[in-house]
Amino acid sequence: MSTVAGTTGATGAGRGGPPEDVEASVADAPDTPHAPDAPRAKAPEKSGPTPLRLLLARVRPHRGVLIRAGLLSLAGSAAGLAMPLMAKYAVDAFAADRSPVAPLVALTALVLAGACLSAYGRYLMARTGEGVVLRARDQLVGRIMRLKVPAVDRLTPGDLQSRVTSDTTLLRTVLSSGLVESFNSVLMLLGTVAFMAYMDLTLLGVTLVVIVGIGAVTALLMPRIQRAQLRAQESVGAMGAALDRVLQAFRTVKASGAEERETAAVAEAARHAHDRGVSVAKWSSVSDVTMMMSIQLAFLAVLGVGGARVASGSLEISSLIAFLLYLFYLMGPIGGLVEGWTGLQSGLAAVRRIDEVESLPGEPVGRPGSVPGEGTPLRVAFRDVTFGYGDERAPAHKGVTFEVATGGMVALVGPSGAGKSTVFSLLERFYDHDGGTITVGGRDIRDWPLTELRGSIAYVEQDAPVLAGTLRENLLFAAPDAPEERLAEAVARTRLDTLVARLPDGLDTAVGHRGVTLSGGERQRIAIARALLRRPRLLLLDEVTSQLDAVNEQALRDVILELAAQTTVLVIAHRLSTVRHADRIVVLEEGRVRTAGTHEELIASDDLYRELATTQLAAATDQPV
Ligand SMILES: Nc1ncnc2c1ncn2[C@@H]1O[C@H](COP(=O)(O)OP(=O)(O)OP(=O)(O)O)[C@@H](O)[C@H]1O
Repeated sequence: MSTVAGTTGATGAGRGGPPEDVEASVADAPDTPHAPDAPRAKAPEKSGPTPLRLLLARVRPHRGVLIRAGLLSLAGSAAGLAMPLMAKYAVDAFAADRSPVAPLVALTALVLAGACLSAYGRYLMARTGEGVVLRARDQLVGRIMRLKVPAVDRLTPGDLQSRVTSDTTLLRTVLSSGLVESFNSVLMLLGTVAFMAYMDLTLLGVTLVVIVGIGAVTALLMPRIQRAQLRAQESVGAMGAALDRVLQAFRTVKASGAEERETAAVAEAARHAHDRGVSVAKWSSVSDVTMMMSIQLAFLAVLGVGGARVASGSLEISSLIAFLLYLFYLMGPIGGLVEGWTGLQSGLAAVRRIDEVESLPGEPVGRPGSVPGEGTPLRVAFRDVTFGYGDERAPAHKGVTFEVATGGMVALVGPSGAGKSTVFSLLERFYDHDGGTITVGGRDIRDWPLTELRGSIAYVEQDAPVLAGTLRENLLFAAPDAPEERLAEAVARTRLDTLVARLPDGLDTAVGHRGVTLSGGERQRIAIARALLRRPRLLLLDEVTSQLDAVNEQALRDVILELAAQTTVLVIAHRLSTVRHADRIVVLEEGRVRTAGTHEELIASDDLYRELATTQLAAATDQPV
């Protein structure tokens, strides 16, 4: 039987110290997938590695294949590098009345070989890029699943989605057009300059003066492009968040006639994304065109100086032609460098946004060790527990003390905002209490391995969500290995068999999003069946107020009473029938336990309880007190 000792803001041996168990974090290891329960170091304070180091850490595991891909496309480009030289030989052959066939055949062979090598190199690079994206997504999703609840409370789902989808895609761009392209471009640039030097040093000097001068101007634009890129990615995230807000409350938006306002809000976010995208385009176009212009100016300068040198006989015409061809060839590596640089900026912005999520605090994994009393019902004790969701002026728990012995049913009641649901959130360790002690099964909650703790508890939320999938998947969600007989038994006990019979594919019918829509009562019964299949040692039940009809309510009450004979049930009661059947009732008020006792005792002794019983609880069931 259950006993509850409630005191008003009681004292007790509190343990207000900081949590001592280990937290999961990946900020320090961007290329290491998370072992679900491996203890990890705390996330560093904000002086972590730079985005470039983070990016290189992601690329490092692929460096072998990237070097191969880079060398192949470099070989392809280098084949092209020999073409102006071949052209010179062809012109010389014409001038000397020799046959130009040999240089022309060599030229064609070079073009073909270069194209094949480049194509294979590009394919390798693109494939590696996809690998990096996949790895980043795996890590990020794994990380999100293990984030602390308060960290997720502060994030917007749409923005989070854009980090997983579009920001990770940008990593691929940075790999191919950023790192490899830049590296190849530098080598090609050096190669071209070497050939140009071989042709004529004076013309090379003229070319470099023009290009380096204009290049310096372009370099000044780079920080602007970097900032614009980051803002553009942030605004895409904000647009996702705005759209997500509508989709999360789609019916409410329609019922409130707020379609136009919400459309305008999403459109405003889209406009922002557009404006910032245009800003990136503006600065990128300026830098691209400036660099291209430098080639054209260099061409004119070389034509002028080179023409004069040909006229004076100090330069062969074929050398001038070859030099001009190299000059245009220079466009490739210079364009590659500019593109590589802008690609790198978007990649760095993406890495920064991905890292922001990865360095959020991970859930505590708890201490490894044995679990108290395998399989038996768990007792629970709160001693002087204090907890706030962040606002220090209004803590949700101001010193909550109560005990629940093993087995039986204990009801939590109290006015709205008294802190009832917070009791459940602390027991599930969605949040860590600030002070006092919570023990489950006689063991400090912080000393439980988190997986074992949650594995021992079943939590039925008041507005239990149905996940998109089949009814069977939903029922087996918390106990995927439960055998078919137990599934059938849980379905029958929660009176879901009539629903199953009605559905076109029975248990295998799709429910939730893009499937059959279920009523609130059906969702609640699915949640209870899910809890039954989990065979919990502690059942946390946030009772619904009006979702169940009288027949189902009676049936479910019987199921819960049967369960209470085998396990510990802690219920946030909204119905008079529930508190009547509870072994003890704990009355919470403004973050403290006001009193505790049986229904009859509390009716006789406590004004607040009497008022709750006659108003809130009776209203939910229409029962006389
Ligand atoms: N995730 C949260 N972030 C910030 N504050 C919260 C959060 N959840 C609850 N609170 C606040 O904590 C206090 C206690 O909330 P709690 O949900 O525990 O009350 P409750 O007794 O279950 O109320 P109700 O019966 O209305 O569900 C309230 O002031 C509430 O606004």
